[in-house]
Amino acid sequence: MINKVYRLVAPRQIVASFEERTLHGNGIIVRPTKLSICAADQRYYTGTRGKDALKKKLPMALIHEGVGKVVYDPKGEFNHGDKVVMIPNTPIQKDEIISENYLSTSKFRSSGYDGFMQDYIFMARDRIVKYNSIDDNIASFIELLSVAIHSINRFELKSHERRDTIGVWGDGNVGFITSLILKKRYPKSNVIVFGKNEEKLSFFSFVDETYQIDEIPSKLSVDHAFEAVGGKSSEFAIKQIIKHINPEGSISILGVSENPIEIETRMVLEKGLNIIGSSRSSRFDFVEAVRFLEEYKDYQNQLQKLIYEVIRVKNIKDICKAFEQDLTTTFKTVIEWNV
Ligand SMILES: NC(=O)C1=CN([C@@H]2O[C@H](COP(=O)(O)OP(=O)(O)OC[C@H]3O[C@@H](n4cnc5c(N)ncnc54)[C@H](OP(=O)(O)O)[C@@H]3O)[C@@H](O)[C@H]2O)C=CC1
Ligand SMILES: O=C(CO)[C@H](O)[C@H](O)COP(=O)(O)O
Ligand SMILES: [Zn+2]
Repeated sequence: MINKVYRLVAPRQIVASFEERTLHGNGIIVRPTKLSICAADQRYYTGTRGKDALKKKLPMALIHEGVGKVVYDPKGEFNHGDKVVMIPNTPIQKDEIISENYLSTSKFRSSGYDGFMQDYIFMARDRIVKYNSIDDNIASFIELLSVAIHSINRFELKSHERRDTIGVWGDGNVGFITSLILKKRYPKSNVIVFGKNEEKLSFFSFVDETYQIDEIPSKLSVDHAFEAVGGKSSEFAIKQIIKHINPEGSISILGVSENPIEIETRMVLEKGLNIIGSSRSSRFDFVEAVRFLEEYKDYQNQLQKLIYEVIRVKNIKDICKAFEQDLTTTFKTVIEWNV
């Protein structure tokens, strides 16, 4: 069949291409319905990802957060119209120890490989997860939940067990979702969020405390910390974490920085800290994210707060409008994919 793919060819320039596609093996065809814009997509759209990366990765269709409906399953395991979350990572090999999202051979959509801005997505059978009782707008950014779940699972495996106080630096989407899941996973822990903006911090009603980063009491300490800031600002956040973390604590880093940032290794050594990097997620994390949302409906009420706008997109002009609108908010923009 002929598929239409909407690719970014240069910053702020999207072009539609027609491609002949055939379904191979046990693949499945999905029609995207709701997509969500990630900070990483914006770095490509605006060109801040850097010239070398753009040269290497463009042209490509953006978006790696999204849901859709099954339109064709040759095996008949899925029904026409089944609602599914699409997994952007496509592993090529299996490894007994290394998770699929850390294998260098894996292909990640909207990072060098076409993302979900297409008429139809041709996916391997294990790259979709069915859902029923989740609001579609919220489901559109389940990938972000899977990322937070993945980092918390790694934290659980690699950190010591004193988790009386856990700090989360970053009052944006990733900070919100990470602290929400942390609070559910460790209800007895004191979860504290550190951010820059009082208004954004007021959204975090489910955590125990919030602080603006220039008003942190000097004696305040945390057993472990999550960094969910990204960019150059993550340097300042990590510096502050190192200052306030107790010896032998773990720092889970989630924020993506385009350029290398400085970390005060002397204090990392002196305090015996554990730094855990976490990137993307695996099918296992998506399944867990769907299960969590279907089980705990109160999660959905909280996540609703993150949606700034739902924008109906019918053509390339609308796509650009959605990306431009999204730049005006740190919260989530959901695209209703009607092209
Ligand atoms: N590891 C992974 O797999 C993933 C990583 N990410 C990355 O995570 C990062 C965060 O994403 P997202 O939440 O969507 O982005 P946001 O911009 O929504 O969140 C970052 C927040 O941190 C605040 N902030 C800035 N400086 C500090 C500081 N020193 N201490 C505490 N908070 C600070 C910002 O405030 P203000 O806006 O006022 O500056 C903003 O509210 C990005 O780099 C993104 O690319 C995203 C998805 C997956
Ligand atoms: O958003 C993400 C995952 O959800 C990551 O930030 C993204 O994968 C980073 O990719 P890139 O190297 O293309 O910036
Ligand atoms: Zn992302």
